[in-house]
Amino acid sequence: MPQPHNGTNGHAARPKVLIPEKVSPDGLKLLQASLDVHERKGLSPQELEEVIGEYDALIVRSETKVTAALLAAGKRLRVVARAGVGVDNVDLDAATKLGIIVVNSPQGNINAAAEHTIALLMATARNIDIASASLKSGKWERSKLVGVEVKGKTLAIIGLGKVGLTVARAAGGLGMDLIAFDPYANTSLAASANVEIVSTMDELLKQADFLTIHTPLIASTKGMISANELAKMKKTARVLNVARGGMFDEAALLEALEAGTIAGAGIDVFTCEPPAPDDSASRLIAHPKVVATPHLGASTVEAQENVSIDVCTQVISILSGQMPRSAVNAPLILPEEYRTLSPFVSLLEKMGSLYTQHFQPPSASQPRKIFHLTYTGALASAQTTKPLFAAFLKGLLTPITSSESLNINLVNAEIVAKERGILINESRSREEDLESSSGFASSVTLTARLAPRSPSVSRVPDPFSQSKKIDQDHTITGFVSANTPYISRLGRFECRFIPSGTLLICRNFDSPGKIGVVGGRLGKAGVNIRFMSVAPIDPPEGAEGELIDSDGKQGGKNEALMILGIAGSVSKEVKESLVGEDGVLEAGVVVL
Ligand SMILES: NC(=O)c1ccc[n+]([C@@H]2O[C@H](COP(=O)([O-])OP(=O)(O)OC[C@H]3O[C@@H](n4cnc5c(N)ncnc54)[C@H](O)[C@@H]3O)[C@@H](O)[C@H]2O)c1
Ligand SMILES: O=C(O)[C@H](O)COP(=O)(O)O
Repeated sequence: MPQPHNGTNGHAARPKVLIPEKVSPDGLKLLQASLDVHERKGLSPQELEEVIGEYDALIVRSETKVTAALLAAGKRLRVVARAGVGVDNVDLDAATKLGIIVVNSPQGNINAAAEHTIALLMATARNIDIASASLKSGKWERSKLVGVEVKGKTLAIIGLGKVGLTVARAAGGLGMDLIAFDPYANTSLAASANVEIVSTMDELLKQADFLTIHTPLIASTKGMISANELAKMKKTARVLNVARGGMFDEAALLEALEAGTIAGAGIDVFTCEPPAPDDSASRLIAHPKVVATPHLGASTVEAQENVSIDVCTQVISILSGQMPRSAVNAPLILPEEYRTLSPFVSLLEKMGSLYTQHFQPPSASQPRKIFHLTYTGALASAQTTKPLFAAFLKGLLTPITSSESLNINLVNAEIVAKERGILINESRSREEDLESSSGFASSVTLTARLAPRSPSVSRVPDPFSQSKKIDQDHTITGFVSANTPYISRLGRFECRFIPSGTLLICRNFDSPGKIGVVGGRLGKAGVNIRFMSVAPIDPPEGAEGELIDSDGKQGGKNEALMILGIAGSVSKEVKESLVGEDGVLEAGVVVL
């Protein structure tokens, strides 16, 4: 169930979804159970930018241009769903940077697009379009409208992916010979569909009686068929485009049709949709050798039902904090894997936040920016640890960043870490019986290292740094038991507490009476204690004299950590009053 958030009147508001295009109601019904669904067709780009700030999710087809500016205006946006395959109308880089998940429906309309290609193939072969128009205008023109058969002809396919292969199988059924150019094609699937893969585009162009293109619109495919390529084809060849406008040079195709060097074209998609009245696309559409449709490849009842249900289900998953099935800009994580990882996601976020709040940087100019996460036990076999990486980074930055500017998730975690100069190394250890895991099947250990000083800051090695232990690593270990996260090591101290709520963490000499001192002062200040956990430490073997901890603070020979769960807050004065002659060396509050 999608998580409600607080509305302006303090009541929990249902997440809102904006749908500015026609999307089949089958999926929208699913949304309505838990979300506020707003279908608002006909908004101009500017109007869209004005309203997008209210929405948590946006569902589009190919008409809406999801630009960087629109995404930036969508302050609450968590997901953009494309009810179809092509995401060339979505600025994926901008969405990724902003941590907005983009999903699509990679399978839902494949058959529809392939059938439409076959429809245009037959229409161009048999002059269906012009014959129908002629007949409707009262004429009976038989000899002028003689077509060609497709049986025994060569269908040349550029892009043998999902649509390309489906077209190939159908065209094979019509008795066509099949060749394809696709450097990344699955050769065994091609062979099973009787498609011969040719190694150069030239070879393909020369042999084609019909040419059909089924690649995505990307830099390498834009303008891929221009005057040069058309000139290499047979005069009798016909070309088809049910993929994306912009892959054919429309002006060059128009010229070739007019010159009679290409016999016909079936076109469903255009560089600019709808085409401007006087551009090459409009003149192509008007040309008698062209059969054209207004981007109808996916427009079947069945395909629209499929894509709508597919993306709406994914929107619900994302707004409920789960993984989508087909994220375009996020790593694929199987639902069962995500379920296994999810208690650790919470643990890692708490560990990151605890780290930032509990450990002070040794100096403002040298914050710790190198972190090592070691996953042990069953967690070491996880397919992916990306959600853990993202959760840790989020926890690390949340206490020091305003909540509006912090949107870290699976999608943008690596980019954000890089932008902030934070290095998070991950490693896996399959040792089941680590002391720190407290006997639990999986644990995570965080070690924070100082970033190496730049040579310009200090070229002379500090002879005392080792003995003072100032550069000592900071360590936190956590584990999960019965879906609850626990911390089992904090710095030098073995402990066990649930990282949740407001915690007062005191470091003190391990001698009688300290609990009474702290409890008494909190009681006097009216602060309620919910729970308490004490973590003693023995001095490390061979240690002599006093210990100086990783923050450079002096301690006794035997110290302990006292962790108190607090109801409410602890004022600065109360906190300061705890530290002093009674053996409490340090007191800090963390909110987790
Ligand atoms: N008209 C419509 O309504 C409609 C409907 C569905 C899909 N589409 C479009 O159809 C196209 C194909 O969709 P799909 O789902 O089959 O995609 P896909 O990713 O499954 O397949 C694309 C294929 O193109 C190949 N390819 C990439 N670059 C290439 C290059 N430079 N040269 C040759 N091959 C190259 C890839 O290797 C891949 O096999 C997309 O552009 C999609 O947007 C249009
Ligand atoms: O990429 C796609 O899925 C098709 O081009 C369909 O686009 P449409 O949803 O706008 O019909």
